[in-house]
Amino acid sequence: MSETLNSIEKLNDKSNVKKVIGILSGKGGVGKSLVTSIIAIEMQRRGNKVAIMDADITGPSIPKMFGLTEKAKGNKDGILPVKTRTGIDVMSLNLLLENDTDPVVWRGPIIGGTVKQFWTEVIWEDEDYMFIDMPPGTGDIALTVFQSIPVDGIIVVTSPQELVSMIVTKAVKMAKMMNIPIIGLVENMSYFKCPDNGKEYKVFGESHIDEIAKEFNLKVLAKLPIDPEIAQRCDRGEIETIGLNLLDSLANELEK
Ligand SMILES: Nc1ncnc2c1ncn2[C@@H]1O[C@H](COP(=O)(O)OP(=O)(O)OP(=O)(O)O)[C@@H](O)[C@H]1O
Repeated sequence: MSETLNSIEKLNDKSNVKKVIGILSGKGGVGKSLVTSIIAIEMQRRGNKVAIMDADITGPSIPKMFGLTEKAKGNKDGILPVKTRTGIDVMSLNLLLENDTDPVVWRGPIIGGTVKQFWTEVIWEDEDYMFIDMPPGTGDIALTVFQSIPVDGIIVVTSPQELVSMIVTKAVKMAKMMNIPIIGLVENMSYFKCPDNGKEYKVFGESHIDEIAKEFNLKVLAKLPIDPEIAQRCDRGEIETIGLNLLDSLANELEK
């Protein structure tokens, strides 16, 4: 464990970040970036100064969801994050690449190094909360992030079609190894509410999230529906116009 603590990187001299929350998932495409964005928006609406670090280096989707087209600039002290329409500070590889459709064909250590640089070289000014959109999975790169950045808590995003039990077990083990608490679980794409009859359909089958949460003594902090409106807003870069209160209980938990 001492090795873990020793490798924590130093934040840029001009930065000040009060709380760092990592958003983790078992695999790609379950909505980790969506949950990162919604919780960041919610905390910003509650009057906090909020940052998002997009550590999903090979599949960065945060800039697109927020409709960010401007590239990040730097000054003598470091790299400046790009501000979203509502003032959330964002850093993502796509804000640095000349052409954001270029694939990132980097090996693990380089990716890990880039995430470290997002911590040490970006100027994160007076952030109450930083949300880190983690690389998918509980492998090498996620481990690097946890070893080099002082993460205060983890949110695990799952979807009903995953092997939730295995993913949560892995996340719990990783969190224990790193001595970081799991704040809770969020299940995305839990159900679809039919606009015609108001009925809820479990498109991906029955969820087991409640049993698993109980087994590990964790909280299920939200179950998000499949909502074409959400997908559209993500695609149009208008995530900040999303309806209120989707992740209210998670936001309450963070403010405790
Ligand atoms: N609840 C939902 N309803 C409708 N669309 C959704 C929902 N959750 C996610 N999506 C859509 O699915 C896509 C993938 O979501 P997202 O990028 O958040 O996943 P991810 O887990 O971060 O994936 P990756 O790890 O590949 O970046 C997005 O385009 C988003 O619009």
